[in-house]
Amino acid sequence: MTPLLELRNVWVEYGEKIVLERVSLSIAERSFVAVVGPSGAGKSTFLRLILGQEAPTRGQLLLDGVPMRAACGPDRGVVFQRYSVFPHLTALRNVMFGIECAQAPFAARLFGAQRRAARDTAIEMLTAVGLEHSLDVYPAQMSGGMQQRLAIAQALVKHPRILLLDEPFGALDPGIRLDMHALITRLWAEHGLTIVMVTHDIGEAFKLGTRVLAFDKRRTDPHAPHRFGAAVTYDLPLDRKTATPSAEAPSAEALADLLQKDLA
Ligand SMILES: Nc1ncnc2c1ncn2[C@@H]1O[C@H](COP(=O)(O)OP(=O)(O)OP(=O)(O)O)[C@@H](O)[C@H]1O
Repeated sequence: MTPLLELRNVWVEYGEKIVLERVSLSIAERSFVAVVGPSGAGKSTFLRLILGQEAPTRGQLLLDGVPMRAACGPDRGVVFQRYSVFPHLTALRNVMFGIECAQAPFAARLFGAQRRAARDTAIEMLTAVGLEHSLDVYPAQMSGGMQQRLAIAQALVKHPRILLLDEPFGALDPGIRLDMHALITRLWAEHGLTIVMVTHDIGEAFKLGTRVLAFDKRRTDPHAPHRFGAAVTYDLPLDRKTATPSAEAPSAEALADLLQKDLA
């Protein structure tokens, strides 16, 4: 079966500086890939490649087996740790704006029946993320958790196949994070999404992911720190929906411990 996304020997270089080298991997539809690694290892660069915001300097990215265009299409949505939403628009207008941009790319505004339909769809999406009582609230009046719910609604309303999450819960309190974990797991299943999520929290990676990728440098040159780029150093499939822990296979907790020690 053709993977949804494939990277073939991908490199990202800025002049002399090599950020990613020899990254080759496939991502299956409906997987939840959690990406971990030390600061500066190229995790966000990896997301930008998938988003089409950045082109590899060498190698190729394929979407459905076809070379990917270097532009973000509606098949990909993204949520960052902060500032994913427009501060001058209410929750409802934030989500409607996404629909208007998709349906009326030049005017970014719909009228009549189309506008009413967009409003209904936006309300449905805001309800799915638990913001049905905050339609007219501006982001500045919302808690961090509410803002991230809004950012997720805004990304999902365009029905992307791939949802990219860059530290989406990093700034949230632990209790709110747990709520967001439940929310994203539900939306992932209900919408048949493929998720690629960067996180600094290894526990979160193992809890949510069906696969954990660790990026790190395999080689370093103390005299030329940018000479070598990061690559995938661990690629751990975690079939958490179906796997039954066996005596031989290490548990997710044991793997997380191992990775934590290795990345520290
Ligand atoms: N436009 C650019 N020009 C030069 N270097 C860049 C550019 N963009 C990113 N980099 C470098 O690429 C490396 C990887 O950055 P990236 O943000 O992908 O890392 P990261 O793993 O996401 O880090 P963090 O965990 O701290 O967010 C860094 O050394 C960064 O300075």
